[in-house]
Amino acid sequence: MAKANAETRQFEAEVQQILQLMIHSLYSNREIFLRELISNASDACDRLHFATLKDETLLQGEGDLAIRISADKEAGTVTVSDNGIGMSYQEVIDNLGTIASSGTKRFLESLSGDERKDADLIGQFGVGFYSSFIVAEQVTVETRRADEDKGVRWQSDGSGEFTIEEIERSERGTTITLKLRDDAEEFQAPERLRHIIRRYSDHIGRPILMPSDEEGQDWEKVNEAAALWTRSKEELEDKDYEGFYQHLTHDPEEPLDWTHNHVEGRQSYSLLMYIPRRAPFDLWDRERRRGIRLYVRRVFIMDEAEQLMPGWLRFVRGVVDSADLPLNVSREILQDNRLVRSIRAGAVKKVLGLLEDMARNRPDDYAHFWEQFGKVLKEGPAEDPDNTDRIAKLLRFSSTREPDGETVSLQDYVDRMKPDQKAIYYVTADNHETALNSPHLEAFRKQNVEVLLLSDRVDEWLVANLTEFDGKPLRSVTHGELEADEVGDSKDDEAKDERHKPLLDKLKGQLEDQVSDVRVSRRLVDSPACLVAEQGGLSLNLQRLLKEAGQTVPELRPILEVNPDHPLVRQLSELEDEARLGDWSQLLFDQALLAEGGQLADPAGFVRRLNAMLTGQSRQSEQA
Ligand SMILES: Nc1ncnc2c1ncn2[C@@H]1O[C@H](COP(=O)(O)OP(=O)(O)OP(=O)(O)O)[C@@H](O)[C@H]1O
Repeated sequence: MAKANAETRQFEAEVQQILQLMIHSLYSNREIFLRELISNASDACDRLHFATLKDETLLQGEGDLAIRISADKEAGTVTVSDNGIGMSYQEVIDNLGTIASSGTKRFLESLSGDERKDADLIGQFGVGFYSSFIVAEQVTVETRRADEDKGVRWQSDGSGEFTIEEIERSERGTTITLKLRDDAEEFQAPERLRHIIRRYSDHIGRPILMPSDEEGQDWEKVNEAAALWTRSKEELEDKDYEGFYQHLTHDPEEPLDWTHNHVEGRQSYSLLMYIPRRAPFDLWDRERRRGIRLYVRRVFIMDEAEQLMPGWLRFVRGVVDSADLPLNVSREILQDNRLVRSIRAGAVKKVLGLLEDMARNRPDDYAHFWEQFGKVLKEGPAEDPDNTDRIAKLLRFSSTREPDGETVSLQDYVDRMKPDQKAIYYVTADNHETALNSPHLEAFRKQNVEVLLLSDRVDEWLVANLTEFDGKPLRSVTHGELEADEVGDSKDDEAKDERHKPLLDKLKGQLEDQVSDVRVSRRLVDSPACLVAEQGGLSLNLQRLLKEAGQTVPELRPILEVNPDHPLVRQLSELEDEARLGDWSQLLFDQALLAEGGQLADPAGFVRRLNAMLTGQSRQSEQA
C-alpha cells in the first residue's frame, strides 16, 4: 500500500466543510487546539500500552510513554510529539483525510446553516485533529506505527488537499508540527503553552514534557500526570474535574454534576461519572453506542463500554477503572460477566444517589436535568425493576394542579392526596393539551382530585411497569369503571343506569360495530360522552402508538360512556327517527374519539353530520 513518491489527495468534502466551520466559529477559543492534540497523543500512548500487553517487543526499549511539546521561535512552529502507537500509511489517509466517525457524519447532516447554532453543535463532537488549522497555516504530521518499518509524512494547509509520502523515521509514534499563522504568534511563548497545558490537560495520565532550557536538551514535566480518577477527592478541585470531563467528552459546556468514588471490598474499582448539562442530539439514536470508558489497573481498555451503564442512564459519561477484570477483557466477555454486573450495579447506585442529592438540595439543577434527560429516566422501571422505587421518586410530572411544566413528584402527589383517595390517578394522551383537556378529568376536577398528565411516548411504557408508589396503585382515568366514591358520586347509580337503559340500548344498537358497551359515566360533568378502555386493557393512546410503530394490535373496541345530564344526550334520548338517531349516535362517538386524540374512520361523514345538525336538519329531512 505504501507509496515511494509524495501523492496529493483531496480531503473528503465533509472535512472541508468542518474546517471552514471550525476556523470561523472557534476563533475566540483558539487555544483548545493544544488540548485536542494532547488528547490524541495521550490516547496513542494508551493504545500502545494496551498493545504491548500482548506483544512486548513493540516497546523497542523505549518504555517511558510521554508527550513532548516545544516551540521554535525562528521557524514559527509548535510541535507536539508522542511515542505512542503511531499510524500506518493507510491509517493516516483514513484518519486525517476523511471523517471516519459516524457521529460526525450525523453532525454534518444536522447542520442548520445558522453559524451560531452549528458552532455550538460542533463542540459536541470534538473537533479533534482538525482544530490545528485554527492556529496553523500549515500542518505536518510525521508518524511511524510501532509495528512497521517505514514512516509517513502528511502535510496540508487545510484548504482542500493534503500530500502524503513514505519517509524514513527511526522513532516510533507521531510528531505534529504546526506552522503558526501570523495572528497566532502568541502560541510560541513557552509560558503560554505551559499555562494552556495546566489549564486543560493537567489530568492527563501521561507526562507532558517541555524543554527546561533554551537549548531544548532537558525536558521537564509540566502536568500532574496521574490519571485523575486515581487521585483522592480531597486533592481535586472542581476545575480539575471539569477539565477531565472536557477531555473525555469534548462537551463545550461544563458538566451539571459528577460523582467520584473508590470502592474497596470483594471488588475494587474507581468510578468517576458525570451528568452532562445538555442532552446530545442523538440521544434517541438506538444504533449509537453508549456507556463509559473502561480501564483495568490504569490501562485503557475501551471506550463506550455499554455494559457498564444501563440504557436508562445512557447519558452518563465517565470512567470505570477495575482492579479485578482481566486485561484482555473484550466486549463479548463484558456481555456476561459477574464482575461487570456488580460494577454496573454499583455505578447505578452512585448515579441514583447523585440525582437524589441534586433533587433534594439543588432543585433548579434538578429541574434542568429533568428537562434534558427525564424521558430517558422514565425507561428505568421497565429495564431495572430492582431500582424502580428509587427511580420512581426521581420522576416528575405535570398534573391538573401544576399543568405548566413537569414539577410534581409522586411523593408530592401522595402527600396531598385526599384522605379517602385510593389511587394515584393519571391520564395518558398523545400531547399535553389533549391530556389537559381530556373529558375524562371532569369529575376529578369537580371533586378536586389531582390527576397526573402524561403525554410522552415513553409514559405508556412507564405506567405499564410502575404500578404503585408508596403502597398506592397508579390508576388510569381512562380505564375501567370508576367506583362511586372515587369521584364522590351519590349512591343512586344503579337506579340511574336502570333509568337510562332505553337510551343505552338505543346507542348500543346504533354503534354495535364500534363499541363493546355503552354505559352511564361517572367521569363526565360538562362533556356529553367519552371513550374508556377495559380495566387492564391497552389504552386507546397506546393502541395508536403501537399501530404507528407498525405493530399489529388486536381490534379492541372501547366502551362509550355518556353523560345523561348533558342536553345533547337528553335530546338524543328523545329522538324517534332512526336515521337521525344513527347520525347523532355517530356524532357522539366521533367527538368522544376526537377529544381523546383519536382519528376518525370517516372524517367527511363527521363533517356532513355535523353540518346537518348545525343547520337543524338531518340528511333524511333534506332529501324529503
Ligand atoms: N498522535 C496520534 N497518534 C496516533 N493516532 C492519532 C494521533 N492523532 C490522531 N490520530 C488518529 O486520528 C484519528 C482522528 O483524530 P481526531 O482528533 O480527528 O478525532 P478523534 O480523536 O478520533 O475524535 P475525538 O477528538 O472526538 O476523540 C484518531 O482517532 C486517531 O486514530
